[in-house]
Amino acid sequence: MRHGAPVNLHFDNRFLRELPGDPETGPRVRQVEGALWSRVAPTPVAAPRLLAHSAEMARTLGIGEAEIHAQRFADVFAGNALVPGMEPYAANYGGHQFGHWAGQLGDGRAISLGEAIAHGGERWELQLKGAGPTPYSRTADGRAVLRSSIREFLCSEAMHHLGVPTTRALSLVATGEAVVRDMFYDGHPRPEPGAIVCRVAPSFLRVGNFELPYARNDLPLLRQLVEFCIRRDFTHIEGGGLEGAGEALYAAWFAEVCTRTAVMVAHWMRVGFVHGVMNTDNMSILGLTIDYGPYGWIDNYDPDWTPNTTDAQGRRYRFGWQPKIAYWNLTRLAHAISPLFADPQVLNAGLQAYADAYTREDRDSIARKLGLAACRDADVELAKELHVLLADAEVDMTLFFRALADVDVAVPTLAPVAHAFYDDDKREASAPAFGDWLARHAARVREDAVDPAARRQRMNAANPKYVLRNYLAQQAIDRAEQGDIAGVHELLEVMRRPYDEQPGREAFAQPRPDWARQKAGCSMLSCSS
Ligand SMILES: Nc1ncnc2c1ncn2[C@@H]1O[C@H](COP(=O)(O)OP(=O)(O)OP(=O)(O)O)[C@@H](O)[C@H]1O
Repeated sequence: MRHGAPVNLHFDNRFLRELPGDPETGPRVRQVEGALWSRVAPTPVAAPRLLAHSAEMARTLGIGEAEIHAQRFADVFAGNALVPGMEPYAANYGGHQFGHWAGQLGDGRAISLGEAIAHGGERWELQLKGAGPTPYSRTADGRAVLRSSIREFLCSEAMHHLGVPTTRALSLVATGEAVVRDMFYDGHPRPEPGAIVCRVAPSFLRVGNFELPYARNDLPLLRQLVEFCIRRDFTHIEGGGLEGAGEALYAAWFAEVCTRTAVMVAHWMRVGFVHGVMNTDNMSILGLTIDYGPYGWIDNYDPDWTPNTTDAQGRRYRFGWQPKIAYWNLTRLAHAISPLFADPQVLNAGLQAYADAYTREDRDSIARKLGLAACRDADVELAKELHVLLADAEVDMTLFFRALADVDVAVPTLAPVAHAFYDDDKREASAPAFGDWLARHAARVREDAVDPAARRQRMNAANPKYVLRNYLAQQAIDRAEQGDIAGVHELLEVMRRPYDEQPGREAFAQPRPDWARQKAGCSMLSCSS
């Protein structure tokens, strides 16, 4: 491994320094007891080439444009070289997958490079996804394909610009190597281009990190991890320090994890994002959206839709269930940390904080999306009625809400939202019901007597014009696989300002075309990783 200083970063690797790990472990070791991490070096790749980067994330980290375009940047963020201070490791965690305890999982293809300290003092962990095998890879290769990496890269940044709490993406680097996936859409393995995303977050701790020491009955380790997490990632609730604070502090921490999770999920519901694989190993302790695998965006409003083809039967991770699945995941966290409490019932307050925060955020969303000054109880019913109408008539969620701001509340008609219907017959059939709803909505808006321009601006700030529809990402992927990365750059550019009109870019704000209907979910074509 070559060392050098291509990028000006300063590291302070507290996770390694303050928590027990396995300094000697190499790749391909299955069970790692009593260790929360294992040192592992990224496996160098043949020909690293920078395909795309997030200018905002680079700026936040203090990395200059000239550094980004030097070959050393691609080398570092492909895992071929280290910056001084980087100490690569894979984290050990477990998780509940599809409702069942799956045992130890760990970072099978994610390798953390270290905790970078930005100029402002913020801590940003840098993590390569697809950088080769780790002790937690089991039989898999530790690699990622270009298409799944493009999806992760674009969606991380799109979500950030939509105002949804998320892990970020600094870079997308082609490896120059082929990766073979056996799950391909025609049933045959096929080599395809490999890539590595460098994702970034203040912490990559997940619910599953806490579940593993609990499952192994290692209570000292569990306590150590909780205290570490509070000390490093929740300094504002640490107050007078951990000394003697004990249970009250842990309970306050749990309640904040619950509240943050509620805020995250309420944003998902606001923008029509479906995570697709809300296993507890994919639930961030900071309430950040993490693991952009089989995610998807709602086109026609359908609360039962999931993009995850492997979840087609039970549809556990369907759009409309996300708030309750997040709650269930938090009950798993509560269960995992319960041995730290003399009376674990105190954790119910945290779960209640989830319910309260979700209700609060949801009501705020309703008010903003419908253009109301504040959400009254009757407005919640109005929103529910709209959701039923949208689902029954197969109406595009994003287009409808965006166009709702164009309805004249003095004389409401269906015309401004007509283009959001996928089916003409359904539009005709549901016109009276929509007419009735629009009339009641308009009457309610008039009660607020808010300046129309201000109302429109507020609605447009909650109802994005541009979201990363599955087919748009797929088109960019198809071009990239042919060697043309411009589609990724263009899509990233559009998604940087999702609430703006962006004249000339209307093509990115169209209903899903008919040809893309079959691929509206996460077909194996786009999502197997
Ligand atoms: N190609 C792979 N090689 C090694 N391990 C893998 C691979 N794909 C998935 N895994 C591991 O399988 C488990 C579940 O996978 P999942 O798809 O949820 O995660 P992921 O997308 O790889 O990573 P993350 O959750 O870090 O975003 C994790 O332990 C993950 O590291």
